[in-house]
Amino acid sequence: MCHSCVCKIGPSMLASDLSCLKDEALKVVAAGADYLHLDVMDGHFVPNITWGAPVIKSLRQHTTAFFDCHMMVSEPEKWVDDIKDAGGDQFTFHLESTSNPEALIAQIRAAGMKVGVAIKPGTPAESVLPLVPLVDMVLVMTVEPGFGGQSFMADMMPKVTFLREKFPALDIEVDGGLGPATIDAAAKAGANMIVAGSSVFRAANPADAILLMRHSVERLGNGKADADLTRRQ
Ligand SMILES: O=C(CO)[C@H](O)[C@H](O)COP(=O)(O)O
Repeated sequence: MCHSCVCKIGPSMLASDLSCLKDEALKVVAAGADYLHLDVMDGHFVPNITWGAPVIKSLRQHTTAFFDCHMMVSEPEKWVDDIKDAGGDQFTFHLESTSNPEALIAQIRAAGMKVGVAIKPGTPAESVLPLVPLVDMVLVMTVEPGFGGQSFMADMMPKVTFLREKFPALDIEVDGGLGPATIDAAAKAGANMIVAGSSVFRAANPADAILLMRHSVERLGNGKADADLTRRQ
């Protein structure tokens, strides 16, 4: 983890060898990851199923890394307490998954977690504007949520630029298809939290992959955001 870096890199555990999740997590933490991105999928909100609170709780026994829980689920309010109890640090829900985001944000805050709001590729950036003052982070998806290993959607970058221009200190995360070939576009647009799955776990040297992305954001980034990923529990 880099304490002096504005840019934060969060490997997506979805791309790891899930038969040894603990070892994979420890590997990327040792390689310089700032946090771990945990994709919770329910087979309903997205057409894939991964894991839920029990797996997160098991992983929590082995690391103090910040857990950024990306909740690709319908009815996210059902899982707030379980994710908190499992050791989640941030609960990122999809704007498309709830009719009452303000109530959900209050529930996540009451549970003691940081709050992220995610938008799918088809959702305009304008739709999160009323929520920005209430959340810690906006996640702009750069693939359709559901699967790792997809191609980066460069046409999502205007959303990041739009949010960065309006909110210089907002934590803006991008997720999907990020790696050496795409990081500069995300950095220039203003993303400061980078989720990277395949490009980290399939790299010959994960530490090099993380460093390359970090340098890109530090060099080209244009915001003042500096995500506080200190664990509060
Ligand atoms: O949320 C996700 C998919 O819904 C994943 O986090 C994302 O796809 C990262 O994987 P990769 O870097 O391999 O594209």
